[in-house]
Amino acid sequence: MTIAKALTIAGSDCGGGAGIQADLKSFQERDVFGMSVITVLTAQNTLGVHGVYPQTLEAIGAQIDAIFQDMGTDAVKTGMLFSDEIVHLVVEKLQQYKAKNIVVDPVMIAKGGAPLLQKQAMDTVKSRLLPIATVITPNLPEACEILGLDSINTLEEMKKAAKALRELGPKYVVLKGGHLEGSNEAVDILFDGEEYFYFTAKRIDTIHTHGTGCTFAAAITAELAKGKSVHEAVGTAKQFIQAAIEESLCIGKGIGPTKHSAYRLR
Ligand SMILES: Nc1ncnc2c1ncn2[C@@H]1O[C@H](COP(=O)(O)OP(=O)(O)OP(=O)(O)O)[C@@H](O)[C@H]1O
Ligand SMILES: Cc1ncc(COP(=O)(O)O)c(N)n1
Repeated sequence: MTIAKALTIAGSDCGGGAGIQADLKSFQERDVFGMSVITVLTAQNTLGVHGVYPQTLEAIGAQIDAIFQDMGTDAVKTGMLFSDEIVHLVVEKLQQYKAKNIVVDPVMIAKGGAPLLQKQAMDTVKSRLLPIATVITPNLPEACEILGLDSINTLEEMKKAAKALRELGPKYVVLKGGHLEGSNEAVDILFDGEEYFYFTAKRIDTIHTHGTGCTFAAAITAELAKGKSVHEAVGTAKQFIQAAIEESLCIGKGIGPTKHSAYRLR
């Protein structure tokens, strides 16, 4: 029996809504064998990030080696990488093992405002990580940070930003519009260097969106692992995250997680 394999290289969210935990749940939901490399442990719940504990470079490198020297993977997602040294290491290892279908979610700030990427790492993300990506999935604040923009406020500005992001080297850009204000739709734009594709869904009025970015990028990764095209993968991931947010969970006292099983159970 064979199964597609996907690897996530990201931070652990002990609260289960984002990071490694969201990724593995999403891989499982999409019938892909999930594997993980933990870069950082976070002490985190729906109220915020209470502690960040980076793993040693030795531990991170050994986890990546263990996976690539034996099992290999059909697609890989990166999430919270936190420090400059970790970004460097991950890029080197992905190049060494000629990893394919690399989905980079350039995680920078948690919903509650906690920094998940140190300022010094930003240049390395731009110059080393984005160029090796098949797909990048920034949200609007992340796109602004990468491009040095004050804000992105309209679909036209999103298109321009997607084009500028693609010039940094990734094959495909998925610019997520979850943060676009004043719209009753959540519109994500896919740019492949030639055409823009819009993935639109009704904006759901909920605060329980912890881990939406991780879940969406993990669903894209799972579909790429199964051999789907980027367009198909983004389409499925959009439906997956929409269902997960529609049935999002009021667990904890703050910003609750989404329901990863919602799409499958429909
Ligand atoms: N309220 C909402 N209703 C419907 N879709 C949403 C909503 N918020 C976000 N989305 C969708 O969820 C996906 C993730 O987008 P978002 O912009 O929230 O990512 P993010 O900010 O990176 O998430 P995270 O906060 O987990 O890092 C996108 O497809 C986006 O359009
Ligand atoms: C380990 C980890 N990775 C990513 C996120 C971003 O998710 P969110 O912005 O929804 O908190 C997070 N909070 N924690």
